[in-house]
Amino acid sequence: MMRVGLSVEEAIQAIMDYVKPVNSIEIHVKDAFNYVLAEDMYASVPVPPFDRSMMDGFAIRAEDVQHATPEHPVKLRVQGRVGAGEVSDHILMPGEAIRIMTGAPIPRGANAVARFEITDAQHSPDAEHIAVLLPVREGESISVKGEDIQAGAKILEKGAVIGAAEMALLATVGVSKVTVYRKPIIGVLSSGRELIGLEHPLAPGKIYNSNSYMLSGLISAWGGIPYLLEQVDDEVNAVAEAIQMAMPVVDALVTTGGVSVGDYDVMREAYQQAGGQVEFWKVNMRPGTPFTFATVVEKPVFGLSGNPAAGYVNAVLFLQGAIRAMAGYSEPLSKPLQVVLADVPEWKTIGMDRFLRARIVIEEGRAAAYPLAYGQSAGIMSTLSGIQGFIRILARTEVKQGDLVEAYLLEMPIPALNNTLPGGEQE
Ligand SMILES: Nc1nc2c(c(=O)[nH]1)N[C@H]1C(S)=C(S)[C@@H](COP(=O)(O)OP(=O)(O)OC[C@H]3O[C@@H](n4cnc5c(N)ncnc54)[C@H](O)[C@@H]3O)O[C@H]1N2
Ligand code: MOO
Repeated sequence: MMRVGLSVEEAIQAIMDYVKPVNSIEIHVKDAFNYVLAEDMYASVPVPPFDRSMMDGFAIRAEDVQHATPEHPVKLRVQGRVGAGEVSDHILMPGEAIRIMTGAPIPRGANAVARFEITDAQHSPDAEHIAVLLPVREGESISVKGEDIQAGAKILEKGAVIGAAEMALLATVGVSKVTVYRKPIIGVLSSGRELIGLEHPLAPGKIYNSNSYMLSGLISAWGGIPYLLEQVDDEVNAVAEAIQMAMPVVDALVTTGGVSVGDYDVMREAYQQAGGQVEFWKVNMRPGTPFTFATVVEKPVFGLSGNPAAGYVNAVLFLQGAIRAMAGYSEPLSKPLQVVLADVPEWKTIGMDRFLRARIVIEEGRAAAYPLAYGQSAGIMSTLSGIQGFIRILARTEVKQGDLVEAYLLEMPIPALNNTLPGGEQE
């Protein structure tokens, strides 16, 4: 049974209840950026794998130099040299030192490193004797085996997103192949007989299809692989056929347009004709009211408003979390940020939650939102560029300057420059 008129939260819940992670694959760490781990990862080796020097200097016995002073330095006999990647086979005896470089294993018998600066030998690499001018404590300038990561320790959890630090972490314990979730393939189908492709000149009554490209970017940003389908006329059979063709190769489908109440708003019927069912229609939000969620061959189908800005807000609220859940994120939903309303928007309160495009800046140590004073209409797309997110004004709620509101971020708030406060320029 199709539900009609959900709250934003109910809609998110219904979608998140439905979506599941896709299957996993094994890939090389070098290709793993932005993938999500499908298993917990453990260290099979300690890091560092041996006690090593953190300084260039001399491996010594701390007890030998405990009374060293610049006036009464302690003289030690140099027994060779060890660089990073080498191993000294000399066992250090009292009164001895081994020249050692950063990263080299500590020779047996040594328990500290005296860096060159506290010796007289920095510039005499072949000196047979050196003088140590200051005492060192036991363990000084030594990084001990397993100090960073112990063998057997869990280094990353299933559901973790692999970024640069995680790639390094996997590599440092010698992992070359990781099991990650495949990136979900998200089909994009724009509908409407007014749409023309970018390779054609404009014709009367026609517009360029921009939604497909907007979604291509959003899907990539959220960890999916966009699969752009040929746009279709808003005619039930044509749309249903396109959906049936697409479903076997995608993990989910996003359509745009055709979800309102016009004569050509055929999406709901087309989903059903393609063998699917509509789970819900209409969300208590503007823009993007006619958002529709359906399932076809047990895969999620997101019916976004055709109006570019309405579709964008629909995607941020409903598609983002779903793609992340399919991509295996352990926390797919990003919580909205509480921001201070720095400028009161001139909008009548309505019976729906309103999502307004806003510049969001850091000023006086807090995130402040400046809703755009122009270009908030659902059909205006140019103002989607350059904003940091959408703020939410709840239904039937008056807001005033200084109130806290929710912000759905597209990018990090920008630091405000005193002389170029956003929101100042208006049309
Ligand atoms: N009588 C009513 N009419 C409308 C209502 C309503 O409640 N009663 N709701 C309005 C609202 S709100 C919205 S939002 C739109 C949603 O309509 P659809 O989602 O069915 O979208 P379309 O009608 O197909 O297109 C709307 C608009 O967007 C343009 N469009 C569509 N696809 C693309 C694309 N791929 N790239 C760029 N632009 C696109 C399309 O040409 C239209 O101008 O319905 C209102 N009507
Ligand atoms: O709900 Mo329509 O969402 O854009 O104006």
